[in-house]
Parts: sequence; structure tokens; C-alpha cells
Amino acid sequence: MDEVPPLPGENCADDIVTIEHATKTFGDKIALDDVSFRIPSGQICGLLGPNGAGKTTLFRLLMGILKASSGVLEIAGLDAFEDRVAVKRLIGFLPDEPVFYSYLSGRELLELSAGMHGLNTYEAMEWIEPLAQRLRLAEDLDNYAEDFSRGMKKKLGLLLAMLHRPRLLVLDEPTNGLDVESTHLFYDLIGEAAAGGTTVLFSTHLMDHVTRLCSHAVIINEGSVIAQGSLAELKERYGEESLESLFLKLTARPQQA
Ligand SMILES: Nc1ncnc2c1ncn2[C@@H]1O[C@H](COP(=O)(O)OP(=O)(O)OP(=O)(O)O)[C@@H](O)[C@H]1O
Repeated sequence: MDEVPPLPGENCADDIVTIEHATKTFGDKIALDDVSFRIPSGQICGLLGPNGAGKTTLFRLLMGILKASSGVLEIAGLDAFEDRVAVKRLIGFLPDEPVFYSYLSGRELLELSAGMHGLNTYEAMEWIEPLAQRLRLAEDLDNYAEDFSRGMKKKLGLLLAMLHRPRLLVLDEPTNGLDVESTHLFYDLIGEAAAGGTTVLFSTHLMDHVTRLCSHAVIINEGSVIAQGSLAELKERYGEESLESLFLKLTARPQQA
């Protein structure tokens, strides 16, 4: 995969994601509470947390879909909400459940997205076609995306996220609903994008996938960051053999009556 060129004036050692004291409330509900962490360029970072921990909310803040109640969220120095149009050029986002226009084929959606990113449509499609073939989606691209299976929608969503060769890939449970082979194919593509310089932040409930793909992890629980660091640092700091036992230890909750 082609190497992603650095942005003008961007130092590769810089943090591409900066989150400082971010809080998000919905009425009385505190979904995120004083969250702070940074992701340096080129890192693959796993975002882990039990159901309802705040992972999707954090992704929606980073994409500028939601505005933080307080705190700082920056992508390559741009404010995630105020500069959200510019930020969208830097990020490829795969939501947990991608939704598409009902009247467009997979190919038309890719072409539309290429146009929105100001890309040459022919060149963008020529670049994405081999990836579609590797994901075994190429033969379905002329069908309506709405008729795709859940796994096919995920694959199209990943292609849309990667089409403009973003600086940062934000993937919300990317392999949720994928079969084993497709999961491997996904991780191959994500790993190759990272090797080419793309930073990756992804959430998953599958600890072995984090161990396989990530160098670093951030664990959130009930809206707060409870641990972060390299996988080796985390295991050493908490004296646990595996990421799974560490996760269970840190997120243990009392049983409900
Ligand atoms: N629009 C909203 N209005 C009210 N509460 C919300 C809203 N969005 C999220 N929440 C609440 O914020 C908390 C965090 O939700 P979020 O979807 O971010 O969790 P998550 O970590 O992605 O969970 P899961 O692993 O189950 O997908 C939950 O308690 C959820 O009910």
C-alpha cells in the first residue's frame, strides 16, 4: 500500500489525536468524564471498554458529530468540532453499523465519496478496486448497498473509510459481524495502512485482536480512562499475564441484586 505523505509542516513524531479533559453529558447522564489521552502518528491504538463505557460517544466527538460539553479534542491540531469539515479530510471513519443511501450501488457510493473528497474519481476507483477484490466485494459493487449483508456493509464501510487514504482511521468495532476469513482480511488491510503511516484507533471487545494488532491500548470504564499505555507496560504495571485478565480485573463490577 502507498505510503501516506506527511502533511505540510507536520512532524511524524507529533500526536495526531489529542484529548484533554473531555467530558460529554446527555442531560443528567455523564457519558464521558474528564477523558485525556494522546495518540502519536503511526500508532495502532485499541480502545477497550465494556458496553456503555463511552467508546462510540468518544468516536462521535472525534468525528465532530457531537460537541464536547467541555475539554479539548484535536486531530492534527484541528478542533474536532469547530474544524470538522477539514478534520473529515484527515479521518476515515467506519461506524459500528454503517448506513448508506438506499438508491445507490456500492460503486456509486465510492464514486460519490471520492468526489466529496475532491479526488479524481477514476484514480480513486482504480486504487480501491484491488482492495475490494481482496475483501471479496468487487463482484457485488454494482448492487444496491442497502441490499448488502451486514458483513458486506462493513466491507463497503471500510473501503469508504480508506478511499481518501486518511491520516487517521477511526474504526468502531470493525470486525463485529464479520466471518473469520473477512476478519483476517480486515486486519491485513488495517495493518498495511498502519505500516504505510496511517494512525489507527479502533474499538473492539475482542482482546486477542488487540493483542494481535495493537501496540497500545486505552481502557475506559463508565466514561473514564482507567488505564492506558503500551500493551507491555499495561501488563507489567498491573501484573497480569494477559490483556483479557487485566481488562476483567480493571472493569469488574459488583453483581446487581
Ligand atoms: N444520544 C444519547 N443520549 C443519551 N444517552 C446517550 C446518548 N448516546 C450515548 N448515551 C449514553 O452514554 C453512555 C455511553 O454510550 P456509548 O454508546 O458511547 O457506549 P459504548 O462504549 O460504545 O458501548 P457498546 O460497547 O455497548 O457499543 C451509555 O450510557 C449511553 O446510554
